[in-house]
Amino acid sequence: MTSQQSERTAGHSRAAAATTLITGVRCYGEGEPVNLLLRDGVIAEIGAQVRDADAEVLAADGLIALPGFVDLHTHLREPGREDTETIATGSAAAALGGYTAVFAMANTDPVADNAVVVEHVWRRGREVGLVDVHPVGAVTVGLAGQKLAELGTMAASAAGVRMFSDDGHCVADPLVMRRALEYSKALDVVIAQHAEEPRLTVGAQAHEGERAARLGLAGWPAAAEEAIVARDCLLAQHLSARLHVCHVSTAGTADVLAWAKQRAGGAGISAEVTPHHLLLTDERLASYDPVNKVNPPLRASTDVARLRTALAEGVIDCVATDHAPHAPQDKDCEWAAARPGMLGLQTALSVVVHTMVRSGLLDWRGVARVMSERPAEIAGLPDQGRPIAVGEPANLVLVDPEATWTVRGAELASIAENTPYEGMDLPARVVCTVLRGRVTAHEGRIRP
Ligand SMILES: NC(=O)N[C@@H](CC(=O)O)C(=O)O
Ligand SMILES: [Zn+2]
Ligand SMILES: [Zn+2]
Repeated sequence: MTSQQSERTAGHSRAAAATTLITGVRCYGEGEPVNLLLRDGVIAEIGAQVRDADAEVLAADGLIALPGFVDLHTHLREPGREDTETIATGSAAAALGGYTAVFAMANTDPVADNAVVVEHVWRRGREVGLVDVHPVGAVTVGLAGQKLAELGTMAASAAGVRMFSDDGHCVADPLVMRRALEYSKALDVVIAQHAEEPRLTVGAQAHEGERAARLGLAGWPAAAEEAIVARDCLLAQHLSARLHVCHVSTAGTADVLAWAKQRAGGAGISAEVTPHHLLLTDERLASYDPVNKVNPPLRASTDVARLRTALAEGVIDCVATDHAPHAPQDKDCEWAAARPGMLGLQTALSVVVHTMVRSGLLDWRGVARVMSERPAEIAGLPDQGRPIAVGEPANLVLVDPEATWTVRGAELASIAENTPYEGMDLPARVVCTVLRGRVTAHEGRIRP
């Protein structure tokens, strides 16, 4: 680790709580309950008999301990749309959702396409101190897709940008994408692509299929995603560069990824799926409620089924929320005028449990893999997604696997309330989140 990296990862403005003793917890939902002693930001001792008279005790009987979640795809809206989310409110939502690190997308206003903006986001994240906020840098200036942004300057800045994306827009020009991949290789960073061939989605409003046709909504064909993913996999492999595919939404994309990964022996290519694409389908569109409008759009039930198995099999590496807060005036309007996107940070675990654990596709080890370990590896975070073991950083989430809760947008920490799960009963609840030994969220409340 370079000295700059260690300053970034360990030098947070808030000191870790002295000592915390978590009692009666089952790590990864396996084996007998144990106590975890957290001291100086690391896991100091693990065992059934571990005690410490001076420690703050967190009774965790019946709970499962997992490594803190890492979200590769979050929209925090600061700077520019602080009426919908700020770094402070988004960090609170992240901590309450079990996250210890989030990647904040670059489509802010101003765009995070330079060192000044990414350093602002990074500093503000540290000041808030609830979750590690890693700014994503834009690939192109102003997300316009024409001229490469100064990736090197952002990577070398205090923010130490590791991931670049024009998310919200596709880097559609193949030559611009090629150059970005070449630079990313030299800088050892990853390009995350929002795969959408813009010429195929002009005016698109919903998944192209029978339902959109019946509702009279212009279609967003699966091929618009799949064609870009195929192109970018070929480019990345040709250049031996790394590529991360954002919000995979179709069965065909899973097929392309399986092919590309098998071809490259698994190297270089990674992909994420959102909780909403694992659960919701375009049947939701019948209501014309724009809360269901998202990019890429909700797809068919056959896509949902394939995305679940692709995640279980590792064809899709991880879950990322694409948490996208929007103001009421941008959502409570006619479908065509509404902005795409939905909240995700505080519901992600429950949707993953509902779709993947309750269906038998993943066990709790698998949840740790897709929500913490793989995203940390993809982004190159040395201190996140680590095993729950002595000497490791105390970045943890404690989950109640038996709980059920009812989602209420107004009760979520985000300023915006655009959750598609309003009124739904979801399984499993985040009880406690720990960042470097310090409790950041407990029993649904933030611990500032
Ligand atoms: N997912 C969305 O529908 N919206 C995102 C942009 C994006 O992720 O493409 C947003 O910024 O609102
Ligand atoms: Zn996107
Ligand atoms: Zn996004």
